[in-house]
Amino acid sequence: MLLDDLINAAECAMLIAATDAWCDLIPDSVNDETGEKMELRRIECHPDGINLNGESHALAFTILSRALWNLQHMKPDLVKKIFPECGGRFPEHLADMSIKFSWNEPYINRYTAGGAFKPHTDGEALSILVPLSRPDVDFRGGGTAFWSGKLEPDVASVTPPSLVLRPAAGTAIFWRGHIMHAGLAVTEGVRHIFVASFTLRHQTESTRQPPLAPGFTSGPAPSRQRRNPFLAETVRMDGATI
Ligand SMILES: O=C(O)CCC(=O)C(=O)O
Ligand SMILES: [Fe+2]
Repeated sequence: MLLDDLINAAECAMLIAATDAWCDLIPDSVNDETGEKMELRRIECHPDGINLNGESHALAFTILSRALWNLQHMKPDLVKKIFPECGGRFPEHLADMSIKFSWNEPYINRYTAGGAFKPHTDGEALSILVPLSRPDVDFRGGGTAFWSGKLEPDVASVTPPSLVLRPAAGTAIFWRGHIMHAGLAVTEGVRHIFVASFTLRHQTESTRQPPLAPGFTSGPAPSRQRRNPFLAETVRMDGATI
C-alpha cells in the first residue's frame, strides 16, 4: 500500500543531511572478509536515540504516528487485522499500546553505487519504508522489490520479483511482515530511505510508569481516561499529570 507525501521535501532533506553528517563523522563500515567499503549503511534513527540530531529522532516518531493515524482513517478494517493486540478496537486502544521495533529500527538506509539489501522478510506486524531521495535525480537503479507467495530468500534472489516500487521521495510504502522483499542495487548516486518494522504490544505497568527518583512521590494513581499516547505529558512532583 502506498501513501503520498507522508514526509515533506524539507523533512526529507533534513534526514538526509543528518545521515550524511553522521556518515562523514563515523568512518565507512568495511566488510571484515574482503576489506571493501560497504555500499549499504544502516543508521539508527530511533525515537529514543541520540546519534543523529534531536530533530531527526523526533521526526522518526512523528513519521510513525502520522503513518498510524493515516492508516487508521484510511483502512480501519485492515488495521484491526494487522494489530489484533488492540482487541479489534483500534484506535481507541492505541492509548494502551507501545511500539516494539525490529532490531534497532527505525533506520535510515544509505545506499551508494552497488549497495543492495538481499531478499528477506521483516517478521513484524507491519513495515513502513519512505524513500527520502528522488529516483532518477539523486540516484539511479534501486527501488524495493516484492515477491508474492511463499518462497525462501535464496529462491527469491534468482526469481524475478512480482513488483518493484520506486516512488517519489516522501511517499510511504506499507507491507506485512511475512512478505519477501529486497532493496535493489543502486547503480549511481545515493539512495536514502527511512524504514521501520514493528508490532504494537500492550504496555506493562513497568513500561508505563518508570521507577521514581529518590525524593519524588508517586501521588494518587493516574485516572484511566484515554489519552493520545503521542502527546507528551508532564508529571508534577505530587503525581498529577498536566
Ligand atoms: O531498500 C529497500 O528498499 C528495502 C530495505 C529493507 O527492506 C529493510 O531495511 O528492511
Ligand atoms: Fe526489509
